[in-house]
Amino acid sequence: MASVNGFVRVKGKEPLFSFGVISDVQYADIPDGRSFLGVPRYYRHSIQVLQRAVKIWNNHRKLRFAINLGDIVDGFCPKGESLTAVQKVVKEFAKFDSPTYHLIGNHCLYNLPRQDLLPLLNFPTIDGHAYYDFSPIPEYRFVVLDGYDISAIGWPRDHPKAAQALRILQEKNPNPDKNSPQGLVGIERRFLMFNGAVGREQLEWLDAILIDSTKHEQKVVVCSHMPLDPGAATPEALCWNYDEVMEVIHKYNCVKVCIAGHDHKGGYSVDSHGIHHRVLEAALECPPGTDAFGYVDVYHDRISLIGTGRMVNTEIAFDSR
Ligand SMILES: Nc1ccn([C@@H]2O[C@H](COP(=O)(O)O)[C@@H](O)[C@H]2O)c(=O)n1
Ligand SMILES: O=P(O)(O)OC[C@H](O)CO
Repeated sequence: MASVNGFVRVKGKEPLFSFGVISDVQYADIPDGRSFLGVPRYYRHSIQVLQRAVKIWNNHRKLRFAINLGDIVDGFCPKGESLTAVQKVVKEFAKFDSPTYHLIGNHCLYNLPRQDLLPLLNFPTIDGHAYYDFSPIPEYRFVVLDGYDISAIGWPRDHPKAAQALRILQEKNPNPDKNSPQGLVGIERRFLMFNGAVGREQLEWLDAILIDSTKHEQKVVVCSHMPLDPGAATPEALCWNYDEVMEVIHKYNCVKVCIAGHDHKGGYSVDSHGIHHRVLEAALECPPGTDAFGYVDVYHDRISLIGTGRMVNTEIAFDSR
């Protein structure tokens, strides 16, 4: 038996592959601050968390890739410094010996428009789409969703998707400040400007990917900046149409785990269809000297998140069919 961070790895049961995870770095060269709810945020320290993550990922030697769940720079980054800040964080990811798959978050889009951001993060997409899939081994497929597909941020003001997002906010949130959930009840509190939705075309793409994954008997891990299950996150952090996304996912048996960021405290749930939802703890909210990142060991019938610092270890077992 070998023990890693208190987890016991049965001898001879090597993972099929492993990958690194980090979320919500939200770096900015500005003094420490707080979230709207008063939670401390360490904007300069967060890049040090990323640096330590990359060092540990490289020392591990067997990580095939890393996934960044979004929000690499913070919206408070001074105007005019956004590009430099994004480049600085990208440079740290580039020190990782394997590729990083990125997701975009609301804070990325406060800083740069999509057309500038996506090439900097090497998105394998065209036409401003930030959703894609990849398959590190035939048995597994990763689906990266773009929850800011329908969003009031990131698209040019006159873009039809921005207009659609504003119509949704107008209908669902009566507050003059569309980032305020005041008066909204329960999961309706998700209709905030800092969230967004997965568009119709992307839902159809997801459906097609899951049909293909089912045909090829692949297990699927879905990655999304915004959480997709109310059991794993605060209502204010949920994707506007998480229910429509889950309706597609629940049609099939292939999705085993959904991983997200955005809700900085982290979370975990198993939904009504047995799908596991793990929301990752944010790098931004680590007091100096502390960390929040990890790596995931993937097996035929489970995945094991081994966290460093505030990122909680999570053992996720599922039906391997
Ligand atoms: N419960 C909340 C949370 C947020 N807001 C508004 O959103 C803005 C961003 O929130 P952060 O937590 O990232 O600071 C914040 O400035 C508020 O305008 C809110 O109204 N109620
Ligand atoms: O990442 P932020 O600053 O937009 O915060 C999002 C909230 O944590 C969602 O509840």
